[in-house]
Amino acid sequence: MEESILKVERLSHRYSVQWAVRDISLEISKNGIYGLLGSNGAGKSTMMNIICGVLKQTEGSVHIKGINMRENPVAAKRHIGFLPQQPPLQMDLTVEEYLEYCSFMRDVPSKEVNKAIDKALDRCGISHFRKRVIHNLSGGYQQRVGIAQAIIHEPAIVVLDEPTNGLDPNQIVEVRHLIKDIAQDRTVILSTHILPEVQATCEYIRMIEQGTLVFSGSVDEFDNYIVPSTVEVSLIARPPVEDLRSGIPGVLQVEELGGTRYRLHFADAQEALERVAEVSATRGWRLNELNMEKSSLDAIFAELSKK
Ligand SMILES: Nc1ncnc2c1ncn2[C@@H]1O[C@H](COP(=O)(O)OP(=O)(O)OP(=O)(O)O)[C@@H](O)[C@H]1O
Repeated sequence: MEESILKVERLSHRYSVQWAVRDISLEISKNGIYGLLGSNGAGKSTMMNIICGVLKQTEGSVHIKGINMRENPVAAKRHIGFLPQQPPLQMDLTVEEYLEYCSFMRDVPSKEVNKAIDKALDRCGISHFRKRVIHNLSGGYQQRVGIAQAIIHEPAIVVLDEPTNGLDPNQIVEVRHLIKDIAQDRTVILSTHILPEVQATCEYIRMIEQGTLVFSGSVDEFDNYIVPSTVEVSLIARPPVEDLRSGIPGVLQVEELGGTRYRLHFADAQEALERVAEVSATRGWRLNELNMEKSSLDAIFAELSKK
């Protein structure tokens, strides 16, 4: 039987009167990148803080490699690295000084500190910046330092809260590469409210909304829920709405969006773009613009709630 890396049982958390997390159970027993997906306020940070032992839950339990986080936090935390939403960087230290401090905080044996720092710097591609004061690094490199501190003690699990937040597109791509690299020999849990972030980086998804777990499965399984079902089209010729509904195979409903723009609802949007383009051409509707609309997290949540 595979050893459980993370086991969360019946976890609930309440801030004064409001429940932020309600009765969540989940288990991870295979390495990989797990996306914790949910809208703003869904309860992701609360979950991550509890898993990392930064916040004490109201009810339920968290086990890291079989160790109860509440009963034995020091031992459990040896197996976990955490990069919170606000990276805990000491801006006036050099990268090396900061990682030395983190090694101390993480109980890395003193004779292994230099090796641990070299390894984390190398892994995160920042060896050449070891003498640089953190304040003088770009956002993307500061995030790399944040990831280096999360892996300095070689934990089995690394938890990253919104790791690409505030980075420019190039930095986002680089940080995603780095996350995939560090996940080769450990479990990474990454929280985000951005669906494409999960699709680009993760293999598995756990989705929470309003404090409860609404989906648990692979990214491929999740994609079955987000097959887009609407197409936005702009036609120069202004055909009657009824012609759009009856003329294009599979259209259930047509919404008029103003001017010559329409939203077409399909039961199954597979090949919808091709169908709209083909019919527009044969009927002389003069296609101006055509877009497949992606489901929002809210729409996916509504869909999942029906299951
Ligand atoms: N310290 C706190 N005191 C009171 N309520 C809080 C506190 N922290 C979070 N909450 C509330 O708990 C709920 C869950 O918040 P949480 O930060 O865990 O969500 P999230 O999914 O991480 O959202 P975001 O993506 O915006 O960070 C929200 O309604 C939030 O307002």
